[in-house]
Amino acid sequence: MSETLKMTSRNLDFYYGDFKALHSVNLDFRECQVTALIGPSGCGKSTYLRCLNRMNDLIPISRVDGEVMLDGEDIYTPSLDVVMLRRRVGMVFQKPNPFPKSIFENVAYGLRVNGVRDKAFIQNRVEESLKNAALWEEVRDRLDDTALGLSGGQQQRLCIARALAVEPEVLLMDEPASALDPIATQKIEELIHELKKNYTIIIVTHSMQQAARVSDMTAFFYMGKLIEMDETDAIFTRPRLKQTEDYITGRFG
Ligand SMILES: Nc1ncnc2c1ncn2[C@@H]1O[C@H](COP(=O)(O)OP(=O)(O)OP(=O)(O)O)[C@@H](O)[C@H]1O
Repeated sequence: MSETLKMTSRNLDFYYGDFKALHSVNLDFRECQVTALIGPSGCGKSTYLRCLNRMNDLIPISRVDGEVMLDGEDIYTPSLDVVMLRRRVGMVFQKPNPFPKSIFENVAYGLRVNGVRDKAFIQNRVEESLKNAALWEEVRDRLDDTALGLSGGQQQRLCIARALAVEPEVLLMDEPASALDPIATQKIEELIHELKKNYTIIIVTHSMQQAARVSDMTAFFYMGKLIEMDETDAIFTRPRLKQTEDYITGRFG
């Protein structure tokens, strides 16, 4: 297992106007590991995740303090190219959100936005991304059909393929299976298992079973604070803190 730190946050505070949603969060994410962020609703998991590729920049009243490092470089440095950052740190959302375009164009989208024109290159990358997202066999004969005709689970794998097409290094997933049935959920979980060979994955999940199944490390958040982070097995079998134990045993949240 890699020991290289891919991302870290140091003393990360986050505010929505006067409301402090994150309190001095320190976390390390190792390369090619899956880290699950768990905790009760409203504890700041999604806010934290969105700090990792500056998605919160889009919220006008928000403010961030502290550092987030990607390969040792602070992503909040004013001179940083945010488009490039989001290429390196891709994101998959809770609800599948394909564009009203063909399956092919959905996956090709990021390449086109990034100015790629070479047709053969785009063709290859689309195929490869769909294969990596375990969707190729299901769609290879209908790449020109609208993506909106796919099932929810297929749409989510398409969104993963779309994220993979620009070759990110880190993949942020915000409850990627919460809108899916158990079979589609299982496919996404198997996919995460495959993807971690090449990507650093950080996933927000409400399902503790899911966290236990897919992640190497688990971070427990409560009221905007990181309470405990450890190997997933340790968090679920011998948490150090009572708050963590109470949450994972269903006593609150
Ligand atoms: N755009 C926003 N403007 C103001 N407050 C917000 C905004 N988004 C989130 N919050 C607040 O920040 C806190 C953390 O929310 P966040 O969505 O990060 O929590 P979460 O743990 O991901 O919750 P859930 O599991 O329900 O998605 C909550 O109190 C929430 O109400």
